[in-house]
Amino acid sequence: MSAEIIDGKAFAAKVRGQVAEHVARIKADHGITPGLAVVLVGEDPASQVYVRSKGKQTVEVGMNSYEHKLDADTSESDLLALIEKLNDDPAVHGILVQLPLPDHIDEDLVINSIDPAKDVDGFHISNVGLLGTGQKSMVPCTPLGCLMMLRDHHGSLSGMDAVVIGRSNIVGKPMAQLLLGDSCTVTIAHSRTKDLPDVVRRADIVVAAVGRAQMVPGAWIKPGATVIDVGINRIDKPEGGTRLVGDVDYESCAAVASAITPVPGGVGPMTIACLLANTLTATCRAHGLDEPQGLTA
Ligand SMILES: NC(=O)C1=CN([C@@H]2O[C@H](COP(=O)(O)OP(=O)(O)OC[C@H]3O[C@@H](n4cnc5c(N)ncnc54)[C@H](OP(=O)(O)O)[C@@H]3O)[C@@H](O)[C@H]2O)C=CC1
Ligand SMILES: Nc1nc(=O)c2c([nH]1)NC[C@@H]1CN(c3ccc(C(=O)N[C@@H](CCC(=O)O)C(=O)O)cc3)C=[N+]21
Repeated sequence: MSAEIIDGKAFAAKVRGQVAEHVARIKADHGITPGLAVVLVGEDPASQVYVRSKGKQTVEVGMNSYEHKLDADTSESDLLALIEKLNDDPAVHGILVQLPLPDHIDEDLVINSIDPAKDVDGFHISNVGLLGTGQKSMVPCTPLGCLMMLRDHHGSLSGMDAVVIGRSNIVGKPMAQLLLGDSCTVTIAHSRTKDLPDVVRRADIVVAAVGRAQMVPGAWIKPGATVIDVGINRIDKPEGGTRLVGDVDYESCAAVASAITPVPGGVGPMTIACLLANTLTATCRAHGLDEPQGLTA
């Protein structure tokens, strides 16, 4: 079998089109322009690329983008003061603080200082709690993008066996919550999991969010399963230079899976599209307007 490739790049373009349409409508009808503030502390090159591409796409869908670049040695209190200012700014509907933060800054403290209504990453404890109890919340962008692709591919996910590899607060845990919400039987695997190959082999849906290049071989995949590869890993090419690969070994997994997301061009573009969708959702909620359909969990 050769797997169908789930085209995250094309799917993301479609989502951005829907967002742009809705943004144009609320601008015309209500004179409201959604605004997204992105805060970057330090000069990590990968983060800079990512923040730049978010800013560009934000403007392309008709929203205002506010970028705040702070020095790596910015104090925690200065960062908290900026967030307070953004919380109070009515032109800002979404706030994203790029992670990871430098070691001298308490990440939890910073995330939990964001107004939960503007927390478009869905990382604030109150959004985490709302998601965990099945209430309306802001849903983390990467897991939301994965869920959209899975729903689009399968229709209903009810009763399917899903394995999420990785238990981070930003990907693994919220991904598991969303799959549970769609009535999958969910297993969360991590670095202490006994016999990972055996656990993965039971899954109809495998979501790999580990951060280890090409860790999951096709031999672990149940024939016909759907593989969602969240990993973004840069590896050296034999001929020199580098390339991006995921957490699964694409060639061997694609040979046994029925569907698979590529890296690049899979989960990554969907993450940014969902960030824009969340910013639109936050704007609509802030102004009591109808929320976009199909762009939330
Ligand atoms: N495409 C996108 O939009 C995004 C991609 N990413 C990418 O996704 C990947 C994961 O990110 P993130 O969740 O932040 O990473 P973290 O490092 O926070 O978490 C990694 C998880 O993988 C688990 N793990 C590590 N080694 C193994 C192993 N050998 N077997 C099983 N589980 C293991 C860890 O287990 P334990 O808890 O026991 O340590 C941990 O739970 C990275 O490649 C990252 O770049 C992240 C965010 C967005
Ligand atoms: N507060 C916060 N929220 C995040 O959502 C967040 C974060 N911090 N820190 C870093 C991770 C990582 N992340 C990615 C998003 C898109 C791509 C993406 O679009 N990737 C392209 C390739 C890009 C390239 O070529 O480098 C692709 O997969 O096709 C990658 C990685 C979001 N993260």
